[in-house]
Amino acid sequence: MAAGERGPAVCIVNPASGVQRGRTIEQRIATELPEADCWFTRHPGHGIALGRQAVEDGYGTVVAVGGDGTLSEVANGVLVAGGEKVRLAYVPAGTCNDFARGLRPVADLGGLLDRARDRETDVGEVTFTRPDGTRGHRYFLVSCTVGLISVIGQRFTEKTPANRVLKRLNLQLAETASSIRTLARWRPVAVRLELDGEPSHQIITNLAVLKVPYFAGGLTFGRAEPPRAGYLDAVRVAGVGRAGVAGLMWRVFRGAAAGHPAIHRQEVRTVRVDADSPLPVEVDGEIVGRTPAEFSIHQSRLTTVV
Ligand SMILES: Nc1ncnc2c1ncn2[C@@H]1O[C@H](COP(=O)(O)OP(=O)(O)OP(=O)(O)O)[C@@H](O)[C@H]1O
Repeated sequence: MAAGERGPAVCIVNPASGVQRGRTIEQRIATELPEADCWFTRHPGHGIALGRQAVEDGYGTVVAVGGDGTLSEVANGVLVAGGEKVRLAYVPAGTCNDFARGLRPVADLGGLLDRARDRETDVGEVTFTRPDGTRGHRYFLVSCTVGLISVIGQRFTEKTPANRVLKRLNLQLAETASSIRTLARWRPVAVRLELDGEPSHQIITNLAVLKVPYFAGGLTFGRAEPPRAGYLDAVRVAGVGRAGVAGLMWRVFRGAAAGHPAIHRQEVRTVRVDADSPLPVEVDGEIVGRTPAEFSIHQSRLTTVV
């Protein structure tokens, strides 16, 4: 079936995204975008399968409804199915929604079908080692991290009894507990880093590879501009001990990280990182595997609308 033959759009809704979201978005879709079909994700990773299905079924516009993780999954499904010509729309309904930050989302969801709102968006690509030892590949639209932040993320996702109890009590409390426990034992790590093919040995606290300047719900490393088209922002945090990291985190939370001497930023086309003790790799909020990892920009851009 050719693109567009199945009606104008399909919404792929993650009912588990966001905090106590209720049914507001589903109701808005029904009233503001009644011509769209509506599919719901049933488990983590399902957004990838549904994104692929939407392309195969010939939808011209695929609307991801959820947080950055849902958008990322749907984008991966669309791209794996060769759907570069499909419009990828996004309704921010998650916790962080960093992809949409700084943009002005449509007031009425019907506006997502307005082609005047389309914009061309770079897509990041990352390869990494999966838990089973094979090499994995993902596209990303927001950011990736390797180091302190990805270790905190891994700890947060561990299915330990303590984590289960804390998450049931309060999600933010569970996140803070993971951060404190990780930071209490944290030592900077030795990595082999290649920026645009230039190799170096470095001791770092964290490496972030950014497509958008925001992470964790609007935090920045001191700069609110995205990298230029065709580039990624490689942001290293290095040269600080445990106390210094805690101080830097405080400044990041206050939005006052600009100019901090531990933050080193470079616009690059490729990044490669490897460590003697493999580090977790976080892609658009999900721990997908571990180092070695390579990051670059995908050859085709996506048409996105928010
Ligand atoms: N039906 C479901 N039940 C449980 N988890 C799901 C379901 N569908 C998708 N997921 C998973 O939910 C996770 C979180 O989704 P998402 O990232 O969109 O929301 P969020 O974390 O609230 O927002 P953000 O990423 O902006 O902080 C994703 O990793 C996704 O795989």
